[in-house]
Amino acid sequence: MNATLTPSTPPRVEVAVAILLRDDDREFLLGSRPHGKPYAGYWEFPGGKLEAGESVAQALQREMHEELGIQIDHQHVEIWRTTEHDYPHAQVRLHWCKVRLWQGNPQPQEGQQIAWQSLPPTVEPILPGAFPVLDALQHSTPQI
Ligand SMILES: Nc1nc2c([nH]c(=O)n2[C@H]2C[C@H](O)[C@@H](COP(=O)(O)OP(=O)(O)OP(=O)(O)O)O2)c(=O)[nH]1
Repeated sequence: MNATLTPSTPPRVEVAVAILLRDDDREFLLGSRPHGKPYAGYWEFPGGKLEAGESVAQALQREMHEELGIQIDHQHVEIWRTTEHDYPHAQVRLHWCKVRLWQGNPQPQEGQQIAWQSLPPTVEPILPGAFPVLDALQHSTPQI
């Protein structure tokens, strides 16, 4: 078979994503995607791909330490919902986790920008895979 004529299916990836909440859930943290990644410069919730053998909570704890330098206790990871989004580079399944308590002050560890946001977010552009959860947050937090 000629590989150049065969449409390739993008890989499916599992992603752990953190909705870090403060100020009675009125604010959440977004970060910009570092250079060199697909959609570099787009804003997203912090997180990343699960590594082999990792649970969602374990991946989240590792990513938060790598990206933001914070520590999260397992018991403070609230697995909230799962969404899917198909990009040209990957079919992603996003495992969204709410986190309200952590140790340390989030600081960019990978040259990214970070911003505490409320609804509607003012940073742009935002990664399309995050839109459904921004909508859901809008509807689940009447105080905003
Ligand atoms: N972190 C995060 N990823 C998101 C969001 N929305 C969304 O569609 N994604 C997608 C983009 C990517 O395809 C995937 C995350 O993978 P990634 O490449 O950023 O993960 P990673 O940090 O483990 O990257 P690497 O090890 O390959 O450098 O999930 C979001 O709000 N936050």
